[in-house]
Amino acid sequence: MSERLLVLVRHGQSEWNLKNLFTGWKDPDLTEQGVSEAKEAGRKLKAHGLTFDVAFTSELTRAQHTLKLILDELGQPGLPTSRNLALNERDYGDLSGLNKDDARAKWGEEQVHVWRRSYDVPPPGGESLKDTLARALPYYVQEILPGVLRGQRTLVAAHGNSLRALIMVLEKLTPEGILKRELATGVPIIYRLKADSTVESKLDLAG
Ligand SMILES: O=C(O)[C@@H](CO)OP(=O)(O)O
Repeated sequence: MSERLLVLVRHGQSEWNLKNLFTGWKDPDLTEQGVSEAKEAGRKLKAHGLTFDVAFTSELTRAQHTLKLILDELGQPGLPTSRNLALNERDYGDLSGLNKDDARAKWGEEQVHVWRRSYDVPPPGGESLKDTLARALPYYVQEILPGVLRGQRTLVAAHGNSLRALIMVLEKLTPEGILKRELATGVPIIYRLKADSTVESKLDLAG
């Protein structure tokens, strides 16, 4: 029986994560720490005996770089990989490039938290998590999931909010449930799915 393996990993720390800037569709690369986190993610996957048949990532450098470093650690540098903007970070609109603390000072802690973590409140000119889900989910259902269900061991390297959108579906979280869900940089989450595409088991490789 095939194992229906799906691993999700948020990219390692980016230059703009370090500077505390809203990033969205802007395209900074990883910091040195981010490079280390990505390599460590690869080592952890290797230590769990995992290799992959296929990988997916976004159109953004930080996710692609993370994937490359993981695949190098796994000894799978040539793995077939699809890149698609459906997996890009949520578009932060007018907040992109702003400092998160400056934004809190200007609009208040609560409003900024709502923009960052709520399900359906978009930041000015940007995408809500619901909007992000509306483009990430069809891609997952049409391009990623069928392979997983056929037994293709699948690695997805993407972003905090595009992955939160997929996790909301996988883990059947409510809009209240997703509000509290944070994703650490460079920490793989290993899902094994049932034949009906629901989650059989989940293992978070934190620590
Ligand atoms: O700035 C961003 O694009 C994201 C991820 O780094 O930030 P947040 O955690 O605030 O959604």
